[in-house]
Amino acid sequence: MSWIAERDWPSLEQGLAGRLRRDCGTDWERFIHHPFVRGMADGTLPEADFQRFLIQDYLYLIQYARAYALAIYKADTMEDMRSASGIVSGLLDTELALHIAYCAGWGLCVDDLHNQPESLELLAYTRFILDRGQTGDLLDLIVTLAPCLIGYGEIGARLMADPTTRREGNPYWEWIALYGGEKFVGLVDAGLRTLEALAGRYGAEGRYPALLAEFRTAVKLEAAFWNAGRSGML
Ligand SMILES: Cc1ncc(CN)c(N)n1
Repeated sequence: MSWIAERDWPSLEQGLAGRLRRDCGTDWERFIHHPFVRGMADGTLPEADFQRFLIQDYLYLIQYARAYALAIYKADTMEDMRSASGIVSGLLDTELALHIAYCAGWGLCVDDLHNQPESLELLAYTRFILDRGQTGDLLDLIVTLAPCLIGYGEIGARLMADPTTRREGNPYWEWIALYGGEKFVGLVDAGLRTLEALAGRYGAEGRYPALLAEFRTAVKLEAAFWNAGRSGML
């Protein structure tokens, strides 16, 4: 039986997040079911592609953490501050630890990672998020940050549930286990609750087209980020 959000993770389908995800249609599908993801699931992704992706992703997450820190600054309730702060901690202590561990296996230390040039895809994506965060309000920022959080949560959940995902001897299993694991699912659920609360307080209904445009741009930039990791073999 294939994974469906409605049954397997209903909160992904509900509220503002569910509406944005649905309205993105094929853009969302292209992000979630990208060939890069399939290559990790069956372990056939060339290691050089994964390495290229993961180094850029380390640098991406540093900028992403800065953007979530901006959400703490912009928040007007303690609850919203705590929610954003929980995600910043998850990024710094859990997600980036995975990147550091993989890179250590390739003989790269943290300083080596910081000395890598940022790809154009990384620059476009992170500076877009930071721009929306600086020029928009908290809801604009959280909506623009959402595809990253929700999308990888959905990818992880799908891969964990898929019987064709290779577990034994798959070099990408640690990556899959992190994004499909309880801790990350908890972060996504917390992010969804915050998004829903902000949607009410910041009047999402009356400004939905602009929010969808922000969300869709971030979703397209996610797919571009996968593309940048590929060597053309997939
Ligand atoms: C590009 C990207 N998007 C999302 C995630 C999941 N935080 C990530 N690590 N990298």
